Amino acid sequence: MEASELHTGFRLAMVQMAVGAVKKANLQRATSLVAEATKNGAKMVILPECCNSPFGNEYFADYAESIPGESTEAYAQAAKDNNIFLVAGSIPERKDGKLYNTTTVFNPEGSLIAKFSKMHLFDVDIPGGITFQESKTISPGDDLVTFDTPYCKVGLGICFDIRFPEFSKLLLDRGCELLVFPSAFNMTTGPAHWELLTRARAVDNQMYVAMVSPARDETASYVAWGYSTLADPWGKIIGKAGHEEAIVYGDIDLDYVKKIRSQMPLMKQRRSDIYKVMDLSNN
Ligand SMILES: O=C(O)CCC(=O)C(=O)O
Repeated sequence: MEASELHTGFRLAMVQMAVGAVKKANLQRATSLVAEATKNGAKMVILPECCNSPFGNEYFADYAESIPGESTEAYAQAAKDNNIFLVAGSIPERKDGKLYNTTTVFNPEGSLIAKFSKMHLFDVDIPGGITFQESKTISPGDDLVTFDTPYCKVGLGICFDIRFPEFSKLLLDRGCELLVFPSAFNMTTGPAHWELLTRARAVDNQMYVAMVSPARDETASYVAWGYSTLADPWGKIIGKAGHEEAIVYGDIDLDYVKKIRSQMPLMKQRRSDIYKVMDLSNN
């Protein structure tokens, strides 16, 4: 990228959309909220985890698609029509006889520029809280994925991936200044950890971190927490939704990332003679 093409900031929009049981209606809703976000100046728009389908093992196979497919074609068109980068939440992806929880990214021309499948699956058993075993139906992805924009390099994760500090650290080491997590925490782990994890990953990697949830639907079998949140490299929350459908905006300032990293040069102060986070992946 030429230096003249680089920008030092841009407006990001987190679309906390209400997701229902009708795929076509979900796609239409996503498309119209992306258009609204763009009208308000967003250059990058992020949708939540599993936004073409309800969240649950009982739904994934029925709503699954290959890529390209109905959902990703709608997302590509929305990116192109609005001339924005679109991080298109996630969909259950069918590939080689397996299902993956996959996010796709489209550039302003509508081309698919990145695809990431959730690497850490949400398998938990919290008595009196939540029991979920995503690995019953979904297979984990194995690839770390980043994408380039005229603003900065962006790293992708999905929901539970945020709980693994090494994962985000590897994305930092690949040059990211913003991490984006289409997500869907729940009524047990949301109040306990959602904001804490968003701020923690922002502070320990000195970067912007966006966690984007569906709106809460008390009638759903999986009740999402909501509260889509954007934290800055100092760990301050600069955008936050409630639990209803909303679009939250945040201004990303890449000079601020540089400032924080130079005032407190954590990357240089690591004791790599004592410990290391090693990237063993092949990409
Ligand atoms: O980490 C959590 O508490 C929730 C994770 C989750 O819901 C998911 O990965 O889909």
